[in-house]
Amino acid sequence: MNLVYAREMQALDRYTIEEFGVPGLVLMENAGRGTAELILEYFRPSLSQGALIICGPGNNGGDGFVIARHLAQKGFPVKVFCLAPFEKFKGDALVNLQIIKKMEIPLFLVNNDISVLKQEIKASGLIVDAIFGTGLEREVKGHFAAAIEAINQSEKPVVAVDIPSGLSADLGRPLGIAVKASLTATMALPKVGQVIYPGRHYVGELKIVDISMPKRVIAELAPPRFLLNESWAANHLKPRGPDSHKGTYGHVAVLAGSSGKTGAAILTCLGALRGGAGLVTLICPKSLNHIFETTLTEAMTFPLEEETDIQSLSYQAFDKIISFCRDKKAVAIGPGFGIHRETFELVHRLVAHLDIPAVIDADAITALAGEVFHLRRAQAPRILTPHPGELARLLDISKEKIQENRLEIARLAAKETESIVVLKGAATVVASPDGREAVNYSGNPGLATGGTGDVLTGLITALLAQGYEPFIAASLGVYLHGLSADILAKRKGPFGFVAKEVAETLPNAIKEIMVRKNLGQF
Ligand SMILES: NC(=O)C1=CN([C@@H]2O[C@H](COP(=O)(O)OP(=O)(O)OC[C@H]3O[C@@H](n4cnc5c(N)ncnc54)[C@H](O)[C@@H]3O)[C@@H](O)[C@H]2O)[C@@H](O)CC1
Ligand SMILES: [K+]
Repeated sequence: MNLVYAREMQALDRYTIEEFGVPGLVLMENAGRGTAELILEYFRPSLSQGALIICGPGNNGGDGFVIARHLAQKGFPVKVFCLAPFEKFKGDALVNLQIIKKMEIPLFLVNNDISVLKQEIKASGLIVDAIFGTGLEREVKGHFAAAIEAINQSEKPVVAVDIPSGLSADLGRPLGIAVKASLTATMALPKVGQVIYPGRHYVGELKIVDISMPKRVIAELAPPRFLLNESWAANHLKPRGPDSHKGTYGHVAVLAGSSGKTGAAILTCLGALRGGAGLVTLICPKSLNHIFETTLTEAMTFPLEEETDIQSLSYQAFDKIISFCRDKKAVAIGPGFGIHRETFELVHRLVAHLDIPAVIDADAITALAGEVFHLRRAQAPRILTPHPGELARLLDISKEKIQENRLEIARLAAKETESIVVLKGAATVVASPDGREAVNYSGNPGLATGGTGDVLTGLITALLAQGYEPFIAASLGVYLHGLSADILAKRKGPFGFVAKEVAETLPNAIKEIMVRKNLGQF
């Protein structure tokens, strides 16, 4: 599903109206009716106590009038509060305002004094927030801010129309103050600000309303930016042919592990195995081989004696690695690989010369700090999987700046490194130098534990080895990894599960998506 900024959504609406001839009133009708249906589906018991619909001066308010009409039509008690004088309404919103006036739906005007509104909020069973949508353009102040504060203090179910009012659809943060919704009914496509943090805290459950925007409009005009959710995954995860064999699913090479960090190598291999790689071989320092031989059952090892004094591989192993990787499908480089000058040198050479797709993580990203030109010389696709600290070191920018603009920075980093960048953290972002980008919707804070990143690296490498195109491999890996953690959070508890379990639960995540795919439920 495409993910849009406010101006992109406005362009899609305009195109639908002007080029396809779908009247704006029809879109507004579908928006309002669709939202009313969601309200009935999720909050029917609250409706008997009355719905309070709070409308702002634009088309978001117009959607609110349509919702009021449909709920009233079904016999539920409805009151509409307008935060703008009636003369301010125009176009489709005005048409719908006039209809509800004729229907004699109770309609009140709120000026600066919000005391009546506050009482009504207390008495109502449910609040519909139709104050601002994608037209929000400056900080929310005065009686608008006071109304939002009263909504947030009400502890009533709140349904946001299109986007919680006050939340920037682009930045994902409140412009001053924003409604905290229980459910957001968004029109046609999700907006960036709803799926990144802190925006996601305000949205509650996110539901998409089909406003009858033609599929062709979205296909032709929506940017290649995607929300990684269940339906996206079901669209991309490929079933296996019954006549396939392990050769079909590729041989993964893993370059990971050094003294004190053997676990990182093991978890990367587990991620690759649980992610469906046909075969996995860990290329490791010879002195650590016995550890890997005893711990890894399904993965093979390829021990090399060219190692440093911290038991990490040295650049002298370069030729052997290149020749070993000749018939491999994809390689993971970096988890626990070691912070040693000679290991860094090895990373530089491998990044440039390995002619198979590579996932570059952890110490290998550190090795490239200030030296991203090695990536630009790469002979095959590269996927970087930094957390914000690693990306900060790689590009020499502050972690705070990255966290404030995760999508923009990932986009810049992809261009700068000519690599796919997976910026990890809450709502992981994937950006490709070809302009595609994605935001993940799976995962939870239980993932914030050592080793889960290593599992992700192995998983993405396995997907590459199975023939997924690199951007899809990175995005699908990120989604399945998060889903595995979501399954664990439900099964075991919100945190305390460990990286190994995230790997072990990947088949359940795959199953969940396959079941949906087979049922065609997306
Ligand atoms: N044809 C369309 O464009 C459709 C629009 N729809 C709805 O319309 C919304 C967008 O409508 P609009 O573009 O009219 O925008 P909004 O309804 O989001 O708000 C714009 C109005 O709010 C005022 N405003 C903006 N920020 C303010 C602030 N901080 N303080 C006070 N006033 C402020 C503006 O001056 C303008 O009057 C969508 O979010 C969606 O709910 C849907 O009905 C579907 C079709
Ligand atoms: K709203």
